[in-house]
Amino acid sequence: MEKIIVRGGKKLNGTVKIEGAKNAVLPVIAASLLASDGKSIIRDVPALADVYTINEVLRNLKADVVFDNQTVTIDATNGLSYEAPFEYVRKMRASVLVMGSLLARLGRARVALPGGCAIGSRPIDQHLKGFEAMGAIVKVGNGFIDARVDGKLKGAKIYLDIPSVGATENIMMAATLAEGTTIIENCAKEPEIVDLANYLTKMGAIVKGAGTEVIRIEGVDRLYGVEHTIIPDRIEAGTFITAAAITGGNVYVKGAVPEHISSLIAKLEEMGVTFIEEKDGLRVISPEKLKAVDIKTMPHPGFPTDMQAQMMAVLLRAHGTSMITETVFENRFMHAEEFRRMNADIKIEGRSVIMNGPCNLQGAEVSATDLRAGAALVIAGLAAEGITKITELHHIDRGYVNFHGKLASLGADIERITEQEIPVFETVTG
Ligand SMILES: CC(=O)N[C@H]1[C@@H](OP(=O)(O)OP(=O)(O)OC[C@H]2O[C@@H](n3ccc(=O)[nH]c3=O)[C@H](O)[C@@H]2O)O[C@H](CO)[C@@H](O)[C@@H]1O
Ligand SMILES: C=C(OP(=O)(O)O)C(=O)O
Repeated sequence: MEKIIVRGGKKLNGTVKIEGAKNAVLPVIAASLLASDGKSIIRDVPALADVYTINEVLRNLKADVVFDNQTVTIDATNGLSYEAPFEYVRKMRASVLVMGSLLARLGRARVALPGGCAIGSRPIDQHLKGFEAMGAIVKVGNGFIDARVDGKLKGAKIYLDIPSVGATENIMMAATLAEGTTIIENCAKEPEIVDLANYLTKMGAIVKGAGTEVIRIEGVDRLYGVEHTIIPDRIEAGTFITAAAITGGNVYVKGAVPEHISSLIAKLEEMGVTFIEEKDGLRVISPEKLKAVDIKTMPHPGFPTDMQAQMMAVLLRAHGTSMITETVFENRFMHAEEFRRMNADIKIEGRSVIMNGPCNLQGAEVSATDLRAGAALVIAGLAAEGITKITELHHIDRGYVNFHGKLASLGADIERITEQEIPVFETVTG
């Protein structure tokens, strides 16, 4: 079994370079299915498990996909098929993002129904509501969502009940080739939405308002393959910022875009961390003593849920009582139980977690329950006494390239090993 082994107590120092954003590249690759003319060339693509999965989804749909040297080249001009099977959707929920493009391009999409996951039930009703408003007939059965439209999708006015990132992206993609105008109200405003809009615009789409609460899309007849460079990963940047903060370190996070992480910067400044904007990134200088703060996760520009677990690790070391309230996902506190195994004074009350710090974190064997939980346990390990062993690394590999290696280059005492599993025998008595 693979494990990350951390020996806590080292201050991080040096420079870390941020990769292209996982949550931007997945919809951009899905949007490449819209190009009926020419190749799409996507640069600064991180070598993540999720990227390999979405590439496999596209290959399964009969697109030609080459991933080499941080560049994905896609030719989706001919012979596309419309079905994404369960084996991909099970590995990665974001596979449902191919639905909008397939519906717009082929008039049909059949995608396995994603199940729940460790952080919540994560329905996709808002995606489907959008497709239906645009004239698609959507049927759910036998574990699949089957959406069809006779002729072209029609532009519509769609109000999202929740500013869902995935629904906004899926509807944006569907609307690019629809007849007429689509208006998405109460849409998501994340930087990844803006990156997708920029990509679609380069492809020939007419998209206005990305980054605000209302996006307006005028349908066009066809879209073209273009070149695009993915924005830096604000969650990877935030993760290294929290790693620097918990160790009292001084780290230059190359590629961090301060406007993409302003809520995180604001909360860490309240805790006593100093930030200096430099040429291509952000320097983080952490004090010896951190102050407790309260945090509530919200859709962008609020505090990102994808940074909640990592911030929880840091708050365990802050002086005083802190509270984190999770409003985006209903069940994203699995890491809290693992932190308890590391001697954290932590209490879960409904959608909030209360921590009394500073906790004397102790190394323990813990398990990554989801992607950010895994990163947070590694971060807690950096500040714990003794050895922390983290298992279930496939979660971490979904979203971080060489996580342990980058931390080691900053001075952390960390390695990734394959440990022989000790067989457990049943004791036969009587
Ligand atoms: C690949 C990707 O970009 N993933 C990100 C994306 O996920 P994802 O796009 O899945 O997240 P959403 O913004 O859609 O989900 C936000 C909330 O809305 C709910 N919901 C969503 C859609 C829907 O049709 N009905 C519904 O009820 C979800 O269950 C969740 O409680 O945004 C999340 C919220 O910032 C991030 O944590 C994920 O890292
Ligand atoms: C929850 C996340 O991703 P996904 O939506 O792909 O599960 C994440 O990136 O933290």
